[in-house]
Amino acid sequence: MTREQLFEQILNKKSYLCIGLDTDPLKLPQHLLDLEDPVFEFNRQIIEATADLCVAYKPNIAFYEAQGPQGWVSLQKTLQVIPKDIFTIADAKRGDIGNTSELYARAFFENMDFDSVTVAPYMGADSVKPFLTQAGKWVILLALTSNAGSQDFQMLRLEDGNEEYLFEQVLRTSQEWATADQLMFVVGATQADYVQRVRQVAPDNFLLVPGVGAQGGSLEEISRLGMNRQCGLLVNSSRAIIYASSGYDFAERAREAAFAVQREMEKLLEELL
Ligand SMILES: O=c1ccn([C@@H]2O[C@H](COP(=O)(O)O)[C@@H](O)[C@H]2O)c(=O)[nH]1
Repeated sequence: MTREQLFEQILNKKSYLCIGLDTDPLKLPQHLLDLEDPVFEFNRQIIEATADLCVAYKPNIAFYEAQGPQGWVSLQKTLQVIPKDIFTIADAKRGDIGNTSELYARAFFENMDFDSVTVAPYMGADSVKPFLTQAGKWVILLALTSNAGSQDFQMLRLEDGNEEYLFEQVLRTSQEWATADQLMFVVGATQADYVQRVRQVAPDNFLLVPGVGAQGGSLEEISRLGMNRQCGLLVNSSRAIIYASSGYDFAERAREAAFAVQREMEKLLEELL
């Protein structure tokens, strides 16, 4: 999917919501547990109930890997029921020496046909570039993550004369590897204080923003500080949407939770674009 197509989706749906499919078998509604593939059935109903309200789905791969071979089957089946015009993100946080990264890229882009994969920048250029070889496929590089541990490395000051944070160096250097047509960055909603700094270095790139909902980040704040001319934001919410109810009405309640976010996004788009 191109940047223009993504922006078109955002305008059509008046939404920049990404729904995280962090589907934990231990949290599934009781009535699904006797089915052949409860994880898939849960995802299928969530997708059916929310597809008109979001522009992206982000399965976090850990939740599927943890289930062994059946988890990969559930993931593959889930991908098949996501409408083709919706952007898909494999939240896998991969990155390794070049030939290994090549195989990760094949797994997520060719085998599973995801539109994008999250990649850790720590191993540098040769670990990221193998994910950038296919047109229409995206790298979403971890820049400033939503968790407390982001302080440990990402917020270190570099002694380079500019006193930049390490995350700013990640944003700057990685833009030598790919344009904003193929490269997004993860920036946590809990990092609103630094979003203006992110936008100074990366004005055009889309940002994948986890951390609203369960982690307490503010959609309004991150949108005011981070939106660019093409919106430039995919704001993710996982638990607050998919686990809005654990009963028979789980899909209906997930839709209500997604609708509330979409309505807020619609207002913000009207005001800020
Ligand atoms: O900095 C990051 C990077 C990734 N995540 C992932 O996003 C979702 C957030 O889930 P919520 O339930 O909405 O909190 C989850 O898959 C994380 O692994 C992140 O939170 N922060």
